[in-house]
Amino acid sequence: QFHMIKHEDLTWRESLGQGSFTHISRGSKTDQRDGVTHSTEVLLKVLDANHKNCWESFFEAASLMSQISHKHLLLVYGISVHKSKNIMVQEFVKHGALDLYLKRSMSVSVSWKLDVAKQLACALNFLEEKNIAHGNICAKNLLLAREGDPSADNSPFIKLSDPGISMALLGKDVVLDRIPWVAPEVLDTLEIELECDKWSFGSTLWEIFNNGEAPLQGLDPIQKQQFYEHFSNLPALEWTELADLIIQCMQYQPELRPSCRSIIRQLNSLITSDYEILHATGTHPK
Ligand SMILES: N#Cc1ccc(Nc2nc(N)cc(-n3cnc(CCO)c3)n2)cc1
Repeated sequence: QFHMIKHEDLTWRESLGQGSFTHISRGSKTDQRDGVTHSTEVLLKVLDANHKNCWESFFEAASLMSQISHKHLLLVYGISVHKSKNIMVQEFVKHGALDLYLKRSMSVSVSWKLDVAKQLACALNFLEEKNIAHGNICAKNLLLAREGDPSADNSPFIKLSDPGISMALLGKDVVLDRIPWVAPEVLDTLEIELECDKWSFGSTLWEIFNNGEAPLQGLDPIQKQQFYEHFSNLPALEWTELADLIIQCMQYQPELRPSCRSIIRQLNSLITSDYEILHATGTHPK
C-alpha cells in the first residue's frame, strides 16, 4: 500500500535534526513523468539503524498518512528501503515545525494562533470521522506550510505530521517524557483511542497560546507522573474561554472530552477582536 521510491532517485542535503528514534534531512527526489525528469524537494525521515525492529511501526505511521488525504495532513510520497536504511519520503513543508517557529517569532497575533488551532481541529475532525486516532498531536508535529502575513491579509497554513513510531514500542521513558501531551489512560494501556487526541489537542492549544513554550518543561519524569496521579491541570491561560476549552479537552475521564465538532464550534465562537484589543490596550471596545 506504498509507493516504493528507489534509493538512487533520492538526493540527500543537510540534516535538520531528529524525532523519536528517527533523524530528518532535507533532500530531493527525481521521477520521470511522461519522459520528463522532475525533481521535488522532500523531507527524508530515516529510522535510526539501532531501532530497525521498529520499522513496521515506522511505516505503519507513514501508511496512515498515505491511506487518507486532507489539506491539513502531511503528504507522504512513499518509502525507500536501502541496505539497513528505512526512509520515509515526505513533502517538504516550507517553515518546519510549529513549536520552533513559535519560539523564534514572538510576534504572531492571537487571531493567527486561533486560525492554526481551528485548522488542527479540522484535521482531527476529519480523522475522527474516519475513526482514526493519530496518537501524537503536539506543536512539534504541526508543520507550517505558509506563515501568513497580516499586511497581505493571508493566514497561516499548517499540516499535521505522521505520528511516528507507536508508544508501545518507544518505552516507558519516552511515554513519560510525552506528559502532558499523552492522555493519562495511555500510560496504563499504551492503547491510542480517539479521545486521546482530544487530550493532546488541549495540551497543544496550551503550547500555541504560550508561544511554543513546552508545558511542564521543568518537571522530571517522576514529577510528570505525579502530575497525572494528582489529577493536576495545566496553568490556566488568561483568556478564560480558551482556558475552559483546554480544561474540557484535558478531562481525566476520556468520555467527558468534547467531540471535534464541539471543539470547532467553541473555537469559532471565540471572538478575537475584543480579546486582542482588551489585552493590547487593557480596555474593552465601545
Ligand atoms: N529551518 C528549517 C526547516 C526545517 C524543516 C522544514 N520542513 C519540514 N518538512 C517536513 N515534512 C517535516 C519537518 N520536520 C521538522 N521537524 C520534524 C520532526 C518533528 O516532527 C519534522 N520539517 C522546513 C524548514
